[in-house]
Amino acid sequence: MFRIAVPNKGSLSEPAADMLREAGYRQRRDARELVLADPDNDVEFFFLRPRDVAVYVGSGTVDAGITGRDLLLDSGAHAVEHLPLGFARSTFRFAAPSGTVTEIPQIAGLRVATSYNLLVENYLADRGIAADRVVHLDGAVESSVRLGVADVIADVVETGTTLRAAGLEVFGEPILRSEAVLIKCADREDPEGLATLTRRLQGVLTAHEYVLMDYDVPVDKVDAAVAITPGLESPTVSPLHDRDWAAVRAMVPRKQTNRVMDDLYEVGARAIIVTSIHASRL
Ligand SMILES: Nc1ncnc2c1ncn2[C@@H]1O[C@H](COP(=O)(O)OP(=O)(O)OP(=O)(O)O)[C@@H](O)[C@H]1O
Ligand SMILES: O=P(O)(O)OC[C@H]1O[C@H](OP(=O)(O)OP(=O)(O)O)[C@H](O)[C@@H]1O
Ligand SMILES: [Mg+2]
Repeated sequence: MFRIAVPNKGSLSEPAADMLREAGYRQRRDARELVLADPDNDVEFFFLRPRDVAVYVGSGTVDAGITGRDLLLDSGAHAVEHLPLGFARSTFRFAAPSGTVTEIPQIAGLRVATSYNLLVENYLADRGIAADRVVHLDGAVESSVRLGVADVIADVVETGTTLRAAGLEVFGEPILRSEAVLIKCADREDPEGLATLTRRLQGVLTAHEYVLMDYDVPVDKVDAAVAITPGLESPTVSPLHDRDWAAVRAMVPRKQTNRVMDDLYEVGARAIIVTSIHASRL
């Protein structure tokens, strides 16, 4: 059975379970379940602490896992990113009380609090910046400056609400842009079953990212319309009963839906209909 490690709590847990469910896998009903077999798909899920997922995958005891890019890099585990999954997007950034520290080199000699020590230590070492020390905290890192254990912090920032509430301000470029990722062992041949899991997850991503667009267009305008909706490979063009018109079907990036409909209308397309994609396999 193909073994997949899934975060059991935190920001990654629910969206990961939702995505796997949408990809046709069984998911647990009770948040205390640690293991779940899905014999129909020949896979087994292990619900593990988000930080531990990369450790298990790196050791080769499970075949693949879902974790955050930041957690993967901080783990130092022998695991690599296989497929970005598009949820739990965040940046990992330095921050300090407003106006105190404004550039990354100024961290030299200061105390940095973080839950991601390895990530921060590697980043500073790569730039030859010697902090006084990197203080490890498990969470609520934003409070560390006010409470006097650090001068700056390095933490996950999404909306910036938590930072602002603590009177902190980001400085310097982001250390990392993170999102949930599917990971595998670094130096093992791809295990049997990884290709299927990957295709299924890609199918879910595609279903979210694209819509299906159908429209009718005068035959002499087909080329102009198809240039607006080139589809993934090539759009389907079918004849209509009225020989002067054709029907076109193509996949369109969801975010561009309205602009594309405007452009199509402009070249003469009519009866433009958009439908969501329930599932896909490219
Ligand atoms: N507010 C957020 N927005 C987006 N991603 C986040 C957010 N907070 C944490 N993450 C991401 O979630 C992962 C961290 O997992 P973790 O289990 O620590 O989540 P958490 O929400 O911080 O849970 P916990 O309750 O254990 O603190 C990282 O990949 C991180 O980038
Ligand atoms: O920029 P924001 O939208 O405010 O989100 C970022 C915050 O979310 C996470 O905290 P979490 O709630 O997981 O608490 P933690 O510090 O205990 O991990 C993260 O560690 C940041 O503190
Ligand atoms: Mg957290």
